[in-house]
Amino acid sequence: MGIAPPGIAAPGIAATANFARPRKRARTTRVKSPDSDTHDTTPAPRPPLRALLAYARPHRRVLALVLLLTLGGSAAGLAQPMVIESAMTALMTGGSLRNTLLLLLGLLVVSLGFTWAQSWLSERTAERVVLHVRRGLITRLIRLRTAELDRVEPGGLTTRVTSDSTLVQHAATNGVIQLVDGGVHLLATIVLMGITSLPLLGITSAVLVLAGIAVGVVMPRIRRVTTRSQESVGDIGAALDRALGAARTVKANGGEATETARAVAAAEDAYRAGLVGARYQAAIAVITGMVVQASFLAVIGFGGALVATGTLDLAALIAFLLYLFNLGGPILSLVGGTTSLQQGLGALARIEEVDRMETEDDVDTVPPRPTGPPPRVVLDDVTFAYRDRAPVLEGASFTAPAGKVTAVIGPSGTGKTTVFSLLQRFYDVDGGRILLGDTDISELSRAEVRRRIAYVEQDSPMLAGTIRENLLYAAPGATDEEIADVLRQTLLDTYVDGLPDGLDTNVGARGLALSGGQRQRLAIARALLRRPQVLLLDEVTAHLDGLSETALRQTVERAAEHCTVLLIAHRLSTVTSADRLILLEGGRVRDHGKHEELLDRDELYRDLAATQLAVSH
Ligand SMILES: Nc1ncnc2c1ncn2[C@@H]1O[C@H](COP(=O)(O)OP(=O)(O)OP(=O)(O)O)[C@@H](O)[C@H]1O
Repeated sequence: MGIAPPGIAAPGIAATANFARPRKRARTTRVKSPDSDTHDTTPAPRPPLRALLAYARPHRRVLALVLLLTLGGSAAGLAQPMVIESAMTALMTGGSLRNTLLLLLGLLVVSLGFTWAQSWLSERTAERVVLHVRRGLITRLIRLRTAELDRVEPGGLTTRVTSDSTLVQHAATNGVIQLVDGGVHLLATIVLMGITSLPLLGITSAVLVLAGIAVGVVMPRIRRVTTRSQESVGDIGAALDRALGAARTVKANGGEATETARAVAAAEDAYRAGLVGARYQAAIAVITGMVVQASFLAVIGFGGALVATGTLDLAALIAFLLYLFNLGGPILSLVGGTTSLQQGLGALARIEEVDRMETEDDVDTVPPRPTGPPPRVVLDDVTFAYRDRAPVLEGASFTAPAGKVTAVIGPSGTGKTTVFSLLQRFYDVDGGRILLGDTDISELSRAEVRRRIAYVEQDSPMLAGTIRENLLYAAPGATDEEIADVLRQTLLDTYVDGLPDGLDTNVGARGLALSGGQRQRLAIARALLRRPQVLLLDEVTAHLDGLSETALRQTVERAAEHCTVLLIAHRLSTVTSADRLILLEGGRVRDHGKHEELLDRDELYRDLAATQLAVSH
């Protein structure tokens, strides 16, 4: 989907985002999905200028009006030397100046009125364009596939929404208008100069052509520098995101200097790119200034000689000089427009990168609450590798029986969390299949899969808002009784009742800080409130004390009456009571059975039980 331009909407996103309703079919290309064996439809890269103009296209009527107003303002400005020429002639021949002065005043008022209207309209359109771009980017970024998120820094993505979109905004509106206005104004001025005196125009044109060549050489460099600068700004964001996100670890490890150096290095890179850009801008300013000055001197010298020989009258020379001074405006417009266009194209290339990233386009439906008995979960000969990595799973097969508790265990790094990620369809399997009951989950939309299978990750972050909002996040229709029930199940009821604001206590960024165990239990309560058919618990007992763990085990056992539970645990106490243990090793299922059976027959399990699993036994 194109972020802003119409017609490039990915299915599923445009429907919810309420923007970029496709008018035309986008050019698309079939791209191999990096994390699946399916194919996705993503937009083919477009020529940059066309892509940029696509952002302006929905506003073409207003932009056309802005252009007319700009040209009107320019025409009023252009008429002034002519009026002054006739005033000079009138003065020299003893005529009245009254009408001429009134005309000049009228032209001034018209020109100011046009300037106001075009400025307001173009700024308003620019704001609309940037909102459009940002809305599209946000919609897309939040739906990026996990595999895409794995390979990019979040900071680099956010600058696309913040600063890159602003550059595109300027380029697509003001930049385009400045260019057209500058071009037309320049042409009109040249024509009028030609009418006033062809020989003087000849001299001026030579200087103009030289300046044009110089500017043409500098412009593409500005674009490259802008791209580099924006990338560095993205790196600053990424470095800060990482440092602030792991602030405690940074502080505890005395990492302030390292993190500062990293972010400052990116800031310095942006500075260096900015300096190069400033040098180019200064060069352009000098070239522009030189054009006017050099032409002025040439015209004064040559024009003076023509007046002296009587070939040109003085009023025409003065009018020509006024045109010459007027030339600065359109040249600056052209230069400003081109600079803005080059910067916009640089930023656009970064925005379009997001366009080419794959999104999950099947998450915007709200599937009904699953009904029926809990299903079994089957991994059938599953193979999976992360992008550019060796396979993590190679022919893994197991069955988690319906309505039972199954623990997935194995040495660190064997792919336990990966199995859960595949069950959530964060990634799709490369080979084999995963069944929910008898249904292959690749046949279900991701929304449906995630509706049926709830997932509590290792370190569940609290989302912004109150305890109630956190609980209702995925089950907005749940009743107060249902909330009270899940709080009881997760042993949070007494704690929440004891808070002055109870369920309405803020636990977001500036709210009450919950302990790791409380966060974990709240996350489980949130998952249970959805009444899922399958519950995935990844190391949820890691933060719990013995007492809470025992109670949570009961919670899990009770949950298993309504759903199939799969858990990853490093504590023996958590896994011994599981109905089935799946022992992963080397990308395959090495063994499965009950705790006693595995203890009896499997050496690796005995080792694990004696070392890793026994830690808290
Ligand atoms: N997003 C990712 N991109 C690339 N490689 C990954 C990614 N996530 C995990 N891996 C790699 O896949 C392998 C399995 O990781 P996984 O987290 O599934 O193991 P695990 O058994 O859950 O480990 P642990 O018990 O330590 O939590 C590891 O080698 C890990 O480095």
